Amino acid sequence: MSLILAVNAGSSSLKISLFQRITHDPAVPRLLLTSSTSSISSPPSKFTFTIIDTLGLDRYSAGHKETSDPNILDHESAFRHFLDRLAQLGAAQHTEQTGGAQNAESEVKVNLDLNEIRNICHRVVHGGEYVDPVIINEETYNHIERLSDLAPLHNGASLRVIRAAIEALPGARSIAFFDTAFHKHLPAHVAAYAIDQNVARKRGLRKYGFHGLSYAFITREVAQYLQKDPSTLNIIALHIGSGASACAIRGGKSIDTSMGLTPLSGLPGSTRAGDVDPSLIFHYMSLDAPHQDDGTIIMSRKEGVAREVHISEAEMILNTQMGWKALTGTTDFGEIVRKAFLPGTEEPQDNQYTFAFNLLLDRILHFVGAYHLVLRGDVHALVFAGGVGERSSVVRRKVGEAIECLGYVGVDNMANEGVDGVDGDVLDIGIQKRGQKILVCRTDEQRELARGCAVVEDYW
Ligand SMILES: Nc1ncnc2c1ncn2[C@@H]1O[C@H](COP(=O)(O)OP(=O)(O)O)[C@@H](O)[C@H]1O
Ligand SMILES: CC(=O)OP(=O)(O)O
Ligand SMILES: [Mg+2]
Repeated sequence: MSLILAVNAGSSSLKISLFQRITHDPAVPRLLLTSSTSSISSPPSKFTFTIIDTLGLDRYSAGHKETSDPNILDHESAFRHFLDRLAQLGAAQHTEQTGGAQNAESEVKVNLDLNEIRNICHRVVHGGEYVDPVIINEETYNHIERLSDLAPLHNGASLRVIRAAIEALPGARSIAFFDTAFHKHLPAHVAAYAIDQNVARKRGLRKYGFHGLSYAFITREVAQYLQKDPSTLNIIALHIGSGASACAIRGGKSIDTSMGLTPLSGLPGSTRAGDVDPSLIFHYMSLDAPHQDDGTIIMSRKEGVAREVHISEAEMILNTQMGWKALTGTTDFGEIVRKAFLPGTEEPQDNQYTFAFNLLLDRILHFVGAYHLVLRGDVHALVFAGGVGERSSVVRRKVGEAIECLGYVGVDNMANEGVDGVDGDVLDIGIQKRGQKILVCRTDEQRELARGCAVVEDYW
């Protein structure tokens, strides 16, 4: 059956997975291979290409993994690089099969021809008023483009990848799935800012929320893990990656989340400030007002503000020059954790890495605390996800220690340290296996896209 390409343009990465729909389980597409280009925004980027399922090839067994650093510069070049690798693999398969070398173990035949890709599903971060997936055409493309200013690190990059996909695979249908869709049930007073609501309505100025494909995946997987119907699941989910957010989920629906009109607010990210006093940016930028030789600012602060601040420049600075990068010089939170503590201990150092770590921890705890109240204490699990949430045992342990005052019994050190070595979509790292749980979910937005694609393919 047909192939589905699922494409996730994150702020620092491009993650792509290839799936096949199979006759006996069409609702759950089968993962064939996956690829990730990380650190796109802070080169050199790292490209990986991993074959998950047996593809009928002698030369490439399941699990075959490649890494290279081909000097990928942006999401579009990362996408083209992926397609080149896929085409090479298809060519190798063609040669081997015509040579009679087809792998007998392959239980479902896969024809890795790029022309077999019928649907290309793109994660698009900001959908505005769009809540259902849409096929890309001139109208929907323009709609997404108009929203680019509201997701400056994302929508533009997604559109460039979408264009490249249409060019390279003209026979495939491009479909956009929106991060914002999961938050469509936010109560009106939660989604509103305390501003004139006539202006708010006219200009669409409200909280939209993001990481929705991830939260949809987490909700389904955690519900299954806890043997609950998703419509009865109450969790607090933390998606902490280059962009970081928190979400209060009641009855399987988002009832509050930390990102807002844009993916800038809430938790700090690798290059994003997160919540700041909205006035801060004017004062931050007025430092750039002209100076005399002795350092005194020529203009008064007010004049400096009037002259210096442009929306696009302010947004660019808040989105690309703040966060961990501004605090430590690196966007790699793994490095921050390594340098924040004495090696092999939990002894904090007295440096900018410890400072950045403590700052993020503080902001996470603010949302975790608040969302317990939002859910009136009825929380089945606190769930860690995203690049940092899934990989940093120290972040999880520190949060785990802090929330003992809320009735959690803490993080099990063995389970927490052992996460990387254990398979599974959801892992329990709490000491107590009953009551409120502390979980890690290996979120997979591409799988969510593929699942969504199967649904719309049958519906449309
Ligand atoms: N071992 C680790 N410990 C802490 N953070 C990590 C580790 N490995 C990767 N990260 C962080 O995960 C982030 C990437 O997360 P991810 O969710 O993949 O990002 P994206 O927002 O691009 O989707 C990077 O900023 C990186 O610093
Ligand atoms: C919404 C968002 O910030 O996404 P990501 O973390 O993938 O950049
Ligand atoms: Mg991401």
